[in-house]
Amino acid sequence: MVTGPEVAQQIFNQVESKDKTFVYMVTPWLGNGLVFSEGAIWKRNRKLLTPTFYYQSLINFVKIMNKSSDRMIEVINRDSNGKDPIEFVPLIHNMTLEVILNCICSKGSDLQLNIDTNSREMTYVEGLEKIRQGMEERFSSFFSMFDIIFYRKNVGKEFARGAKMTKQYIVSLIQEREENPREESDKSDYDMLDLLTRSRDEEGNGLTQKEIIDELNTFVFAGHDTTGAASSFVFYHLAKYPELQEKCREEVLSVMGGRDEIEWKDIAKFTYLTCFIKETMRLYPPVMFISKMLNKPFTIDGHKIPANVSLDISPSLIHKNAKHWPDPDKFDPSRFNGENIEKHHPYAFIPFSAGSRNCIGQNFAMSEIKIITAKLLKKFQVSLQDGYDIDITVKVILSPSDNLPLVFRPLW
Ligand code: HEM
Repeated sequence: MVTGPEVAQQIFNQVESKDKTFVYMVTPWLGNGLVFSEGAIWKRNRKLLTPTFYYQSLINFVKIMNKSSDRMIEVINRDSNGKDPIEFVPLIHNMTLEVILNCICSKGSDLQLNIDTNSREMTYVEGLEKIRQGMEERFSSFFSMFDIIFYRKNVGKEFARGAKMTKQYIVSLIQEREENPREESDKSDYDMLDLLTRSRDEEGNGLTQKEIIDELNTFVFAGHDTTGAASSFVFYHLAKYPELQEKCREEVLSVMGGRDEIEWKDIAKFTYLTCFIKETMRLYPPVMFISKMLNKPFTIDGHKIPANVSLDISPSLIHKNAKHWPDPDKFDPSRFNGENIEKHHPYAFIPFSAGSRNCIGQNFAMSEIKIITAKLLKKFQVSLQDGYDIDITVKVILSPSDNLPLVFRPLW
């Protein structure tokens, strides 16, 4: 287990391969998508997918994030009486899933307010739920780790059905787009499907249909629970520290004035909010371990480690390493302000990993967390129930285990 940024830096800079011991479990769903692919395929596809997260694309995604945040506000207004707590985790989970599905294919799907249970999107959501249950089973029962046992169980059969359902949904989107292609003039509104179907490598070759399916499913896998978990911990801290919540709100009001819509140019101006989110991710990084596989012998501090050994880099232990983070349990957003940020070791804060295999969606995720936080802070005072203390669980990612009950009191 790697707990120091100095060693993590050496590994990130020299080891590209991942530990693929458990990858067979997700292959029926994610195939050879970016998170698990290796070598030349990974290199080519990473290059082809990178423009999906350039700011020109994010400008369009920011509009989608605004709309989904508005819908979440409506849900809170509908379901909360302003005094009793409501569970935050299911709300943010639906919101982040809605965002990523609408970024994949901008159809304006509504998974929060007026849910159309017969829509194709709901089939995708149903498939995703089967996959989630299957994965939970595999990580909680030793025998279910073996394919031969897992796929005989009902939960295993449903997992396979879920993987098929998510694929069919994306195939139907691709076919629909082929029949009704978008004009070049619509470029500013391109969604992920447009960007992936149009991307070309140096030889002029694009992604195959299977690659597009795997990559879009990978974006859903990597992009919504992680962002939902990070946002949940942000709201927990806002509720726990009312004075800091007020400081965030003041900044939001001064950046946005009377406007409700957050624009791309606003996002960089939320400087205190950014420090607040980063400090939250220091204490609660959604991804607990980053596993690397040594494909050749490696020397760390004079110690030789043979090839084919798996090394786990732990963001949560690095983030609490007292040598780099004095008083590490204290919540203090000023650690990330302009003058302090320079003092940190560059690998002491790694919620999005680091090196060539860092998170391709980190700007997307940070924009989404800032938008939902800023929009909710404009509308509500957030607080905890008396005596509440957070309880956390680690499944695939770190998240609050009790659905995080929060009180949302309307401000105006
Ligand atoms: C707060 C939210 C997020 C966190 C904490 C996070 C964290 C991470 C981490 C730690 C890795 C490295 C994993 C490993 O090496 O095993 C990673 C990779 C990745 N993430 Fe994220 N992520 C977030 C949001 C997103 C979003 C929104 C997307 C896409 C829409 C995304 C797509 C990916 C992809 C495709 C990779 C694989 C990159 C590669 O190997 O080239 N992530 N993420």
